[in-house]
Amino acid sequence: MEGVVKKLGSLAEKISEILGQSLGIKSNYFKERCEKGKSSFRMNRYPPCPIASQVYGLIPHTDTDYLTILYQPQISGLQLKKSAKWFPVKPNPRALLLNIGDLFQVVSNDIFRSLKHRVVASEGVERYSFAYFYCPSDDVIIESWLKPSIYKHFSYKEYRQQIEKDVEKTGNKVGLSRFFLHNIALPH
Ligand SMILES: O=C(O)CCC(=O)C(=O)O
Ligand SMILES: [Fe+2]
Repeated sequence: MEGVVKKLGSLAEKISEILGQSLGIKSNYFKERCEKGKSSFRMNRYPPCPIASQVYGLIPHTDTDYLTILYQPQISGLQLKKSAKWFPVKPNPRALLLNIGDLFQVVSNDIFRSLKHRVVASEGVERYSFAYFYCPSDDVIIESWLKPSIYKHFSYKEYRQQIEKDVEKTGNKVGLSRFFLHNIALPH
């Protein structure tokens, strides 16, 4: 397992570097920020649910990282939101899915977007998925590489603390719109 996690870390670093190159970001940008960072690997288990039509397996959210590598080999359930519609993402045992996270959205000044996604529950079958979240250290400043930036800068720790506060108060993550410089919320 340790080997797999290490490989996923290298893959996330490489992919970030390639995506970053397309924006003119220097090659070790992500490595410098994430090498001692808070990246994590999670196995998600969704047991069969008797009231599946009334609940989510996982509520709609964007990921709080640079990017996520997801493996969902067998059972459907994952959906992503595009132009206000939800689309199912077919499971595939031979594919890894790449999901842009909030932090990459800021670094790219919204060129790359963190899409909302969710998991619908199922009455009949158990579902597993595996996710690697590529994250910086707490004190890393998240800011746009491109200028003029549409976001204020903030540390990774600050961002997570704000999310925690918002979830506690409103039940909602709120997320990046908290950090818009001119309060212009772009459509997602
Ligand atoms: O189970 C899935 O397919 C998605 C999991 C996910 O979005 C997450 O863990 O953040
Ligand atoms: Fe997610």
